[in-house]
Amino acid sequence: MMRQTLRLQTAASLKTALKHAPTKTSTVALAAISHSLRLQAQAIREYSTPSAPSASPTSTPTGSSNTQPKYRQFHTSDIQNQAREVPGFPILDDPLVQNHSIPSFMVGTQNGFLPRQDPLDVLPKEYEALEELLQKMPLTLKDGSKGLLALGQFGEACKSLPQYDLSNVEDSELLSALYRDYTFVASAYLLEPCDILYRKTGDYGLGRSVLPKNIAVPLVQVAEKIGAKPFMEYALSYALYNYRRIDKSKGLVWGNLELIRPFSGDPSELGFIISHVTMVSNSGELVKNTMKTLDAAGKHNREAFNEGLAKVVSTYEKINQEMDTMWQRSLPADYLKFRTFIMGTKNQPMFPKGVIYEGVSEEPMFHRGESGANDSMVPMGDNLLQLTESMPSNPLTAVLKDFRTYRPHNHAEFLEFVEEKARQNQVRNFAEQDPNSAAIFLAAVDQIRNFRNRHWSFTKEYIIKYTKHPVATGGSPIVTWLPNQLATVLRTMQEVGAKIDERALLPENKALVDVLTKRADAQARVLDREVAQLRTEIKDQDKV
Ligand code: HEM
Repeated sequence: MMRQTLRLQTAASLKTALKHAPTKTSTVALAAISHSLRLQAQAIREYSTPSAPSASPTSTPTGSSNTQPKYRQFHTSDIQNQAREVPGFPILDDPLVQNHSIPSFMVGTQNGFLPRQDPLDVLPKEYEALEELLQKMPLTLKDGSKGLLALGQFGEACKSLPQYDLSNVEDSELLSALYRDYTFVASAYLLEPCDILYRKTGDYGLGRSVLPKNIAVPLVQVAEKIGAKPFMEYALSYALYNYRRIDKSKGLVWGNLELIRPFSGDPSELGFIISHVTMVSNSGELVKNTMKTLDAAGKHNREAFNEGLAKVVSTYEKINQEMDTMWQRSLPADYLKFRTFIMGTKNQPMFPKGVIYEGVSEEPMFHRGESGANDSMVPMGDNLLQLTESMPSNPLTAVLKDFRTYRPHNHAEFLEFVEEKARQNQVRNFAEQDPNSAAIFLAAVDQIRNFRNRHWSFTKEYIIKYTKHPVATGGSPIVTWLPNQLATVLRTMQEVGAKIDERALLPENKALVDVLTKRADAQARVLDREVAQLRTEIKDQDKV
């Protein structure tokens, strides 16, 4: 047997470490019916059913968005022809950039969780009034002058926006751009008074509680067409559909990307959003290796499993390194200057009665705000490593599950697929049957820890240091929610580490396991203390 070596946090050594581990017969019983095949069939059915006629903005009200609107039925045979049989879920190897009939967001091995095409950055002439309003909207405009939000004139300016009828728009790229743009207008409109008050007093006060029909009706129309909630989302609007390449021939890298729609125009807002994009630009690799790992676990192929999982580790390592650049690209002291506009209307004191969408429904709507919690990279890791099912059964975990409904339809389906497949193929159990696989599994969970731990630091340094506001933009309690997940990750590391038979590990691997489990122990203790202290300083932390 070849020697196996695992070095702490070193992708290259992880890669070499995985070769030729002895294959053990797994006790895993494969489920007779493949849920994944059912999912695939369902996905293909959905994408190929002819579309239902959409409501005209002036006709019947669309109803409360508390029920997820029906996904727009795209006509396509492309999915069947071009998606790779993984097997189980149609994943695009080719992002099909010329295709304007399938959704902009489809999981792919190249584009990962980013849109298939770069976002449409300027609206067609037909929507000139909307484009102009958005150009004039930010606090600081490109030329340095004050925009409508800084002057407190945005709400008034919205009155002259015509009520566009979007019922005939079918092009998926245009629909995505219109959705992004209407969600920007809606959030700026609803939160403008909060921003004005916050800049004066440090309090948010109340937001506007009625969204006028010239914004509400087209927003709901476009949201229904793309299967989203009629409110600003992370992937579909603020973060992943909001970048423009400066040099089209160059990559999705820092320095080559600018924003399409800022709220503040502050360089730190650019840094905040673009850091998400550059991280997610690695997600195609993550998808590919997640699928390999799942497949290998199903086939009890130890070598392929170790290889796939090691690549998952090295890809998360890259993503985490990219995340670390946030400290320089977006300054902690600037975050609250643009954060107001990405707040939600659910579980937010500024919207105690939600928001009425005029011309749509008499019932108020409540939506979580934009949040990285709606990114799919960490949920994919949670599902692959079966961390989701280890989360405690409590209201905080219910929030985590609710967040998973705030994302492109195809991402949500994919996450569900990964969760189910990992359970079926018993990924954790398969890893734990071999000490060296278990060490790689531990390293993978450690990457999720690395992400969540840095993220907890961001939250303390960018938010809690500057405000006692009890809830985050997504409506989760600021002190208790993130630690709910981080603590689960730390506990899992302690459990996995404790089960590893160290005698079967090479000295280097033993050192790795020792370091990772000891660090998890120490961090768990520190986290408990921090949360206990912060709960005394910030109110309402049990309210979800
Ligand atoms: C200055 C930087 C950041 C701050 C202050 C911050 C803040 C937060 C907060 C407060 C939450 C709680 C959920 C809520 O909004 O209600 C959250 C969740 C989350 N954010 Fe961020 N975030 C930052 C950057 C990022 C980046 C770059 C990513 C990368 C994709 C990201 C991904 C996530 C994820 C995955 C969650 C859910 C965490 C979990 O499942 O435990 N965040 N963020």
